[in-house]
Amino acid sequence: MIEIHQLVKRYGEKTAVDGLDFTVRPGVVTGFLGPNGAGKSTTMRMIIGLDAPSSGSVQVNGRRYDQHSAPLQEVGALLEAKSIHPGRSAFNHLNALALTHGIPRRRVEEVIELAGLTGVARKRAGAFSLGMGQRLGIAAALLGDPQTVMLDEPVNGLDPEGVLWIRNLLTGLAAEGRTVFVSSHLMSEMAQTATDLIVVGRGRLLADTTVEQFIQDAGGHSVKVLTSQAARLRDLLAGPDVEITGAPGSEELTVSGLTARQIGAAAFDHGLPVYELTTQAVSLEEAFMAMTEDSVEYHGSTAPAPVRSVA
Ligand SMILES: Nc1ncnc2c1ncn2[C@@H]1O[C@H](COP(=O)(O)OP(=O)(O)OP(=O)(O)O)[C@@H](O)[C@H]1O
Repeated sequence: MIEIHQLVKRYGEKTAVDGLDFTVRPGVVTGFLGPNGAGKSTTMRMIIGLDAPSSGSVQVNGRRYDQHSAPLQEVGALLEAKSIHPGRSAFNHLNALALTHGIPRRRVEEVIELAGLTGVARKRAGAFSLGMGQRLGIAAALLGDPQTVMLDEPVNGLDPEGVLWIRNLLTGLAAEGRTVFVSSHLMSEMAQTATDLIVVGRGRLLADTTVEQFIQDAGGHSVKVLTSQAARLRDLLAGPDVEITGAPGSEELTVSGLTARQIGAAAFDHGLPVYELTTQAVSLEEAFMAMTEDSVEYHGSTAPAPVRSVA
């Protein structure tokens, strides 16, 4: 559990974190989202005592980080790429950390395997790719078997297999009852991994919500349906909370208020052919951008994100 109360961090004139108040609960993955410069890394640094708050408080598992007698066993963190001695192997790096924190060597072997580093554990970390370095950082974060895991942009530099690995790792850690707090710029990535969301902009809390609620607030899911019997299907699906759009004579309908499964079952029951059923998350990325629009420090020219299909 991470508890943040009225947290403020000022660097001279700059207020990087401006009165944040939120709790990260155990048992689920919580995404920490916000545009560049929103204050995510600063908040994470304060959680593990790398930066002192100007005011307010941060507690991890009921205490300030520096009040824990074995902090590595309480919270494991991956902040920006760790400085690792380039000549040292992954094994030696982790083993040195373990030795200084009273962690058994057996656990070093375990995290090496968990992070998929077995084949390269004796190689120089200096020769690691960005993705391998990320895996090593995550192995180090998990070394103390911590109750709380906090990762800053963990998918940076990972290939699709690595991204999937992170997703499964995080949801697995949460399923074990741990607190999992993960920052990202990417709403679409978080939507697939996180249950809860904390959204910040210019150091302020913009939303403390669930992914599901965020999707609902953005207009909910809709389902694209292709059928040669569009008029009949439209009549069949009509209901008080159901909205159906589609050009007259077109085979394509967009349905909100029903799931793809409900639509497929209704069509099947009445013998109507369906050639496509695709659930569409309503511009999650756009909803996120709209919410954080006034909070973006560094604007570029951007085209709107396309509607994303979800399985
Ligand atoms: N040591 C520092 N000295 C001065 N300003 C800082 C310092 N660290 C962060 N800042 C400023 O505080 C603000 C928040 O930065 P922070 O790195 O926490 O944001 P972020 O949300 O993690 O951004 P990103 O997604 O780009 O990593 C930024 O405007 C940044 O320039």
